[in-house]
Amino acid sequence: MIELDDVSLDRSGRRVLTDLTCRIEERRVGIIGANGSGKSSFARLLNGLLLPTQGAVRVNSFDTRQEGKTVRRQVGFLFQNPDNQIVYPTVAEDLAFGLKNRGMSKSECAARVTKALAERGLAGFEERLIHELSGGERQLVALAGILVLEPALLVLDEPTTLLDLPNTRRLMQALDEVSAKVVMLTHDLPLLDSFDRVVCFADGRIVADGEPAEVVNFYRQLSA
Ligand SMILES: Nc1ncnc2c1ncn2[C@@H]1O[C@H](COP(=O)(O)OP(=O)(O)OP(=O)(O)O)[C@@H](O)[C@H]1O
Repeated sequence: MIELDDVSLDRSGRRVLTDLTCRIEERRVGIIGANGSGKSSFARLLNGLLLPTQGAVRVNSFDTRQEGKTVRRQVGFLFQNPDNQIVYPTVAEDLAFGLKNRGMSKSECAARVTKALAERGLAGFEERLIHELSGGERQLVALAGILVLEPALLVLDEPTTLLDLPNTRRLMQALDEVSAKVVMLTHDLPLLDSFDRVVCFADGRIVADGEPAEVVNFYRQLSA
């Protein structure tokens, strides 16, 4: 469960989020809003990448300010640009990195990596060089690298921007299958049709929150 209590956030001295109070318990939650409305800032509060200027953010009861390390282990964060999170030259090395950090044996790491890649339609990609992959393939590798760590919460910042239609479908199917709760930021509104809840931001505030169809409709009117 995600809890925000009276949260405001300043970045470089500018208020970018104002008085956010909400509880999120649903399995699949979409975050929408115009450019600059505060979606990414909100997402970065959820894994402690940004800390609130005022108020508190808790994930599964862990305060991001007091227990940042625990929160980061629970929250997998997929950036819009996979190059922001891929560190190692080969796919297998990159996926194994987080597992090794958790003290897993070499053979178990290898087995988990192979399984995680196969689940994302990337079977046989282990020894591929990341810089030689397409943007969409890199995005799927980045997603596999997060899911292999089995996070309780998955936060995705516009994850489909680099993906073609089949890979977008694959990603959405993955979100359906994973046990992690999902918070996804997107401008691709139809992707949220089957979500449980959608939250709309405008000027750093939550301006609509509820059923996807209603909130998307509200946002379309707001942007008309
Ligand atoms: N490091 C920063 N310093 C100052 N202002 C920032 C910083 N990062 C973001 N902002 C501002 O905060 C506001 C919210 O930005 P944010 O990236 O959260 O919006 P967004 O809804 O994710 O936008 P987009 O849809 O374009 O990705 C914007 O006005 C932006 O210019």
